Amino acid sequence: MMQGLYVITDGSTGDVLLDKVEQALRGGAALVQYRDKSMDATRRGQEAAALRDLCHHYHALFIVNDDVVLAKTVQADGVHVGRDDSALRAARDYLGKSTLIGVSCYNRLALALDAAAQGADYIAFGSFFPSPTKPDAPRATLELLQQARQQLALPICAIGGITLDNAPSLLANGADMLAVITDVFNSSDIVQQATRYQALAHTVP
Ligand SMILES: Cc1ncc(COP(=O)(O)OP(=O)(O)O)c(N)n1
Ligand SMILES: Cc1ncsc1CCOP(=O)(O)O
Ligand SMILES: [Mg+2]
Repeated sequence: MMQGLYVITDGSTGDVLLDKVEQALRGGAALVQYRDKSMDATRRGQEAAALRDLCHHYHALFIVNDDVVLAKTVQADGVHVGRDDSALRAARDYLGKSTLIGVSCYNRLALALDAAAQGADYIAFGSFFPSPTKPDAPRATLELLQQARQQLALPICAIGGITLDNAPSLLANGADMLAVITDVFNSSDIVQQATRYQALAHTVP
């Protein structure tokens, strides 16, 4: 379901990666994105297949970042693409209609309207706050989120420097999903941190 906590892997590998993700899933993460920028295709393939199985055990959606070939190979539930990745139309042609495609739209509503018209399944905006992972990301505003909510029928994902303190402002302004790396995976208790995010996401009126 495209609602609630959407964790994105933090570059951890092997058993550490799987253990961290399982903790987030035990805490109720609704979506997991495998985001690994290395060139190690063998390891990435093994990890993606293992994460897919783990997500499905916890009834969560498994999304692959950037790589449409890997997404198709491991039969991921979806792929997430940005401006440096496969274009939405090419990804749809390659993956078909049954695979979810999320599109980064940064701080640009026009990009989102175009992606929606081209058949995206969800839209992501951000960074909303300074991101430890991507400090140079363009900055999106809550006003943009409000406008997007009014003009888009698709699920909207917020990303960038999200914490438990600022997450309510995103939910109150229309975010359906909260995409988080650092504030979940750097936590000393990932299960508890994920649980807190899920509780937040299910309390906003
Ligand atoms: C849910 C979500 N939103 C945005 C991004 C960023 O995608 P992109 O701009 O392609 O940058 P990279 O993450 O690929 O470095 C994302 N991955 N997930
Ligand atoms: C991939 C990406 N795109 C915009 S911000 C971001 C990273 C989000 O990570 P964090 O939750 O650590 O700020
Ligand atoms: Mg990308």
